[in-house]
Amino acid sequence: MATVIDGKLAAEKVIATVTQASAALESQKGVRPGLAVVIVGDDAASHTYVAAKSRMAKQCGFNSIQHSLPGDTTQEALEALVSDLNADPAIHGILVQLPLPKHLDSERVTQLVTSEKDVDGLHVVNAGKIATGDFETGLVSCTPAGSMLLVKQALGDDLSGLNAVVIGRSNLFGKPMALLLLAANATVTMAHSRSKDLASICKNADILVAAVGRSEMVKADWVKPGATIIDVGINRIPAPEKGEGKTRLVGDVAFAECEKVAGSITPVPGGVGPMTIAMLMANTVVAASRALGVAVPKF
Ligand SMILES: NC(=O)C1=CN([C@@H]2O[C@H](COP(=O)(O)OP(=O)(O)OC[C@H]3O[C@@H](n4cnc5c(N)ncnc54)[C@H](OP(=O)(O)O)[C@@H]3O)[C@@H](O)[C@H]2O)C=CC1
Ligand SMILES: Nc1nc(=O)c2c([nH]1)NC[C@@H]1CN(c3ccc(C(=O)N[C@@H](CCC(=O)O)C(=O)O)cc3)C=[N+]21
Repeated sequence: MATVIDGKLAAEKVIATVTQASAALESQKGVRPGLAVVIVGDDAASHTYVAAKSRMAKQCGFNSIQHSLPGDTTQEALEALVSDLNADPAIHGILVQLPLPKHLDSERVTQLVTSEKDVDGLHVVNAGKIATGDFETGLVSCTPAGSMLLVKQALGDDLSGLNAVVIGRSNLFGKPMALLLLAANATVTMAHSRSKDLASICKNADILVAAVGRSEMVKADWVKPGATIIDVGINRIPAPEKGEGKTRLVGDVAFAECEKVAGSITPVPGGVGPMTIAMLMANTVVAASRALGVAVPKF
């Protein structure tokens, strides 16, 4: 039976460091880290995540500001808000919740966020820094950064000799995750919707990371015995057993069967999700520390 990796506990440790660093900033500089979260439209799941982020930011002692814009917001209005936040010295981190409504150009908005405040790590400058091996001066996308902490907790800092497979190649997760694994000396394969025979690609993985968005796609017979599995997927599916119209969260990995084969595995919920929020706080306190010229905490 696999060890279940406790993402909530790992996230609490990150949050403890963030809270300390935030308090130190306030006592040394009289400034609280400022995080602005922008959400457009009324997608229920997005509002749940954003509320959780704002709650955690307050718990860390941040100045937490949420901008909720209506679903028919124009590109110009959204860009004007981001430009204001870029220029606001009280704001150290800006996150524009994705996906945006279809009529908006999310790439333009993402690239408008100044790279120093890009706590999502999506600006080309930050994406380029991790691609070229600079892990010191930029900001790393929260979910890969958090997933990497969980991998290192299970396997140590050096992944030499280990095969890693990442399913999914998004800019938000798959690509940066593959680069972080590569930097830790793993031999990395990136799989995606055009990959052939995913099962046999995965069977070779000492570290298997799934970020697809398909409920319980990874089956036990895809898993190498003893592998470390990181399940990034967040899928809400009907749960009639909980009552009419109820839902539950599942990952991209069939947990119950894979748990019997893997060496360690993250659950959903309680795995990568809490780490994402914790690393958003970490990135914000890092950005604030840089902006104010104080020592930057390590995570
Ligand atoms: N826990 C957390 O904190 C977070 C969770 N997530 C979750 O992770 C999942 C992925 O998110 P994200 O990366 O943003 O999603 P995207 O939709 O941007 O990317 C999905 C990736 O999966 C690939 N894919 C789709 N279908 C298949 C298939 N049948 N076989 C193999 N690969 C496939 C796609 O391939 P192709 O490129 O060829 O289309 C694509 O690269 C979602 O469930 C999301 O909710 C995301 C961010 C944070
Ligand atoms: N610009 C941007 N950055 C993101 O990082 C981003 C985004 N947009 N859009 C959506 C995805 C998804 N995401 C999650 C964050 C936390 C949980 C999380 O805390 N999950 C809990 C459960 C939450 C619940 O019960 O619904 C858990 O897994 O334990 C999940 C998913 C961030 N994303």
